[in-house]
Amino acid sequence: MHKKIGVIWGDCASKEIVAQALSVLEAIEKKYGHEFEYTKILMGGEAIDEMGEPLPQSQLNLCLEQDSVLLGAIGGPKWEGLPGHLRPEKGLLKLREGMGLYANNRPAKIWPQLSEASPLKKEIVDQGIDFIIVRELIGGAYFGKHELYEIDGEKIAMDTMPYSEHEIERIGKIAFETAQKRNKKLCMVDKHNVLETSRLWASVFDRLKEQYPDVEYSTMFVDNAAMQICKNPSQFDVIVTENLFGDILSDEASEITGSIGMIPSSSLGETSNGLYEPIHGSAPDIAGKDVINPIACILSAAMMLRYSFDMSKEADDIEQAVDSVLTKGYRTADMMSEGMKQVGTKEMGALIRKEIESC
Ligand SMILES: NC(=O)C1=CN([C@@H]2O[C@H](COP(=O)(O)OP(=O)(O)OC[C@H]3O[C@@H](n4cnc5c(N)ncnc54)[C@H](O)[C@@H]3O)[C@@H](O)[C@H]2O)C=CC1
Ligand SMILES: CC(C)CC(=O)C(=O)O
Ligand SMILES: [Mg+2]
Repeated sequence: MHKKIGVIWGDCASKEIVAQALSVLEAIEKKYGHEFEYTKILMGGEAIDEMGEPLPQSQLNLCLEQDSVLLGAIGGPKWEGLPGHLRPEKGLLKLREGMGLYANNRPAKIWPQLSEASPLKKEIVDQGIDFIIVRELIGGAYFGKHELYEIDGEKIAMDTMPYSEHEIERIGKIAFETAQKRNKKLCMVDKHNVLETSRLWASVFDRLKEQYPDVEYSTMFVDNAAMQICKNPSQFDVIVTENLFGDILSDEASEITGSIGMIPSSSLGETSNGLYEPIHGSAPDIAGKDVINPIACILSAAMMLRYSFDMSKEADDIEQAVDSVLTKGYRTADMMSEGMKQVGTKEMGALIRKEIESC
């Protein structure tokens, strides 16, 4: 099969993980006789440096022409201090919006081999951690108005958090359908005791739930959810929430599975052209040291094969290769525990590739 893949190499430590994901995809290409055609796309700090803005229209157009897009992560200290509309992160937001990617799927699943790396107590981990955060991705505070003004010599900042009924309904449908394919439990996380947007979310979900009687539906306040994810993560199957809450809760959920460096994500809209990226950022503190964990990026590539290209056997191969490498005791520094063998980014990528080639 021939597929066009846009590749955003990203900033800081990102290039190190994208290189490993592409190496793994190359092994899949060879094994199955596929042809992946790669197009380099500039976004984030790299685009600011080379083209003067975080996502030039030409680069967004290139993304729209692909069958899917693979991203590492963008941003870093070099671009701190730029005005909001010129920051690297603005490029990512523009990309998600421009591709219409409203549904971000962030799995929080612990690999049994990594139970020692979780910061949670063994008895909590042993109850199981396997849930998905369905995060609304192109609405809310990240897409509201951002203003800084002065009154009587004092600076005042304001960010608005708009949501319309149709934006809530479309992500709600995805969440209920995701729950139907899993253990049929959906928890909508909001702050409806305070926020008007949350009250709208709650009323739309109250209507929607009637269409999904087979799904056990509940709601939870976001502050409680943050606590419950640490205290009793096994209670969750699917969590659905708005953009900002989902961003925060998914970092928390990733860490209890052993490392943020293990969690991939898919972002989809109405077409099969999606964006696949690890949930973490560009890890500037460890850039250039060959220590960043490439697995979240490699597993994001696997999600791309599964969800955008319908290549489930190929995706299974990658996930099984990761499983074997973890079972053999190899760990990057972020998920090290006693008795395991520490390897760098390149070696981890090479080990996963070798497993694919040999199975
Ligand atoms: N999707 C994206 O492109 C995202 C970009 N960012 C940007 O990334 C930059 C850095 O942000 P931070 O808040 O430091 O978040 P971060 O996720 O880059 O790093 C947080 C901590 O986790 C560690 N870490 C992250 N991924 C890792 C991996 N794969 N292996 C091992 N350790 C890993 C880092 O070394 C750091 O100590 C900022 O400019 C931020 O805006 C942040 C989140 C998402
Ligand atoms: C960098 C932000 C735009 C988003 C973010 O932190 C995320 O999507 O995880
Ligand atoms: Mg984030």
